[in-house]
Amino acid sequence: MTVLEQLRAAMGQAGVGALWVSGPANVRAVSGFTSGGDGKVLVLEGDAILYTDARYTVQAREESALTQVIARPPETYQDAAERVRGLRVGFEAEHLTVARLEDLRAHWDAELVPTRGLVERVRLVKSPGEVQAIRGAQALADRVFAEVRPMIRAGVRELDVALALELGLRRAGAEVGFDVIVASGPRGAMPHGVASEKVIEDGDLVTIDFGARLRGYHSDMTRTVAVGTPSEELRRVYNAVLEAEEAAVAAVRPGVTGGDLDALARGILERHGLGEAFAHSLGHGVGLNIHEGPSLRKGSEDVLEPGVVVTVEPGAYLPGVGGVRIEDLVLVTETGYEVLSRTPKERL
Ligand SMILES: CSCC[C@H](N)C(=O)N1CCC[C@H]1C(=O)N[C@@H](C)C(=O)O
Repeated sequence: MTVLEQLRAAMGQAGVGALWVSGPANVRAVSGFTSGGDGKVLVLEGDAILYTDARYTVQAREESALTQVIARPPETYQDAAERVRGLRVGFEAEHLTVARLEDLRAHWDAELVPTRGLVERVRLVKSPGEVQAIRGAQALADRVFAEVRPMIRAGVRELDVALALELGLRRAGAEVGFDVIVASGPRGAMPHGVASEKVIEDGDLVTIDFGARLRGYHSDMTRTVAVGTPSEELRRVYNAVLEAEEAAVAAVRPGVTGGDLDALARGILERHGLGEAFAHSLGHGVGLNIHEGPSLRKGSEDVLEPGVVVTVEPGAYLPGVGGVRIEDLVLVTETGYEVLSRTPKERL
């Protein structure tokens, strides 16, 4: 089934005859139009209309096969008003501001119904082309990491490591997927410790979490590397996180839930006395957004299916001491899993 066919089935289940799609990644998934600048899609039973403004006329024509209306609000809403009169129209509660909802209410003689995750659910399972894009983004990131790895040593600023990674990604034709995390020594206790002016020191563990965006699709990988000889305590933490990560990756297969995988990794860290130190979820889906479904968090009932791409990224964070995170990007296959991130992990 095409994305639109799947979406119309979901709309039927949600009891709406039309859907106003406003989340940029969802607009792209439904229409093919890649600009996050100005794009909305009105999905109806027999048609789907892409609305954008005149800055994007040529781009929209090149990228999207949908019916196109070039307009800016309020003309956009006036055009759509004719099409939605008397219908129950879903809007994306997670992607529409209150102000824009008021605009729709002011222009439309229709019942507006909040929906959640309709397009996101269609996006969970990646097509072969999407998997190819994610695979390509990760392969490129692996190559860039190999180039930059030798400069991760004492005396170098975190910022310079991040800059080298960003430059490598850009030179290779990708975009930087998200702010590069380089967290060394005690800064490693910050799961989202974006690179700072701190100079890497002998004995530091350095957590590097970065990703490429290629043709709109993301990669995501974390490695923690040792500079010099880290303390006995840090090596113990590293090996515990590695054990949890490898066990969780090995358990990936169709039918398992995100909650099962989180519990497996968390249980191992708890046995090492690091349950409290694991301050976030085990992982998340990756695609047009860096964070998307399914969720690999405590209690998640999201079921993994072939074609889903997820991260597995347990961590342990000890304030004042440091931290460790190890993350792989994993494709769920018919029989189990394939690890897309190929950068070797340190053995400490
Ligand atoms: C700002 S993008 C960060 C990418 C990174 N690989 C990542 O997803 N991280 C880093 C540590 C935790 C994890 C995260 O942000 N997880 C989210 C989904 C959570 O709420 O746990």
